[in-house]
Amino acid sequence: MVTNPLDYVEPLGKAGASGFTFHVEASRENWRELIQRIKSKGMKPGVALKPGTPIEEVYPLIECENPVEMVLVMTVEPGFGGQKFMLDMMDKVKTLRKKYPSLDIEVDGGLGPSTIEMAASAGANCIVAGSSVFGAPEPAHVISLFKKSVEEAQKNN
Ligand SMILES: O=C(CO)[C@@H](O)[C@H](O)COP(=O)(O)O
Repeated sequence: MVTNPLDYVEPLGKAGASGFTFHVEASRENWRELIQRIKSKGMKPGVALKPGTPIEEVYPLIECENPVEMVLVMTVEPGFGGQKFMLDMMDKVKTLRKKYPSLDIEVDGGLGPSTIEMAASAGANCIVAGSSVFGAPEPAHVISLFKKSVEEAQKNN
């Protein structure tokens, strides 16, 4: 998380990033400008929210004329890897999936073989994972499991 995301749009665009996700907590005053700038640099805009931030805060960014294309529900406090998955964040994911059936919904923090089903069945379709992949004897196996869980959950919804 950065406190001044606008400062990073230009350099990340130049570096070739395909997406740019900013925290709603850091952009309450300027999210419209941020989305517009991110898109103007050819990147996909996303908004992230911390565990303590109510989901309603991101609705205006999804329902405006020039909306974000992805919402990242943090399932740990931002800061570092290896934290415990916060199951109670799945209510946010379920609420978003019900309200926006085709929205990309990402989860980040504590995702691994023992938590992926909970996230996928709640409606998450983009998975960020650190320790469970990089600490696995076969990282590709864990990534395949994530993909399979998301695909299965999508079939059942
Ligand atoms: O950057 C963050 C948290 O700030 C996350 O991306 C975590 O780093 C994910 O790591 P794991 O929980 O998967 O280890």
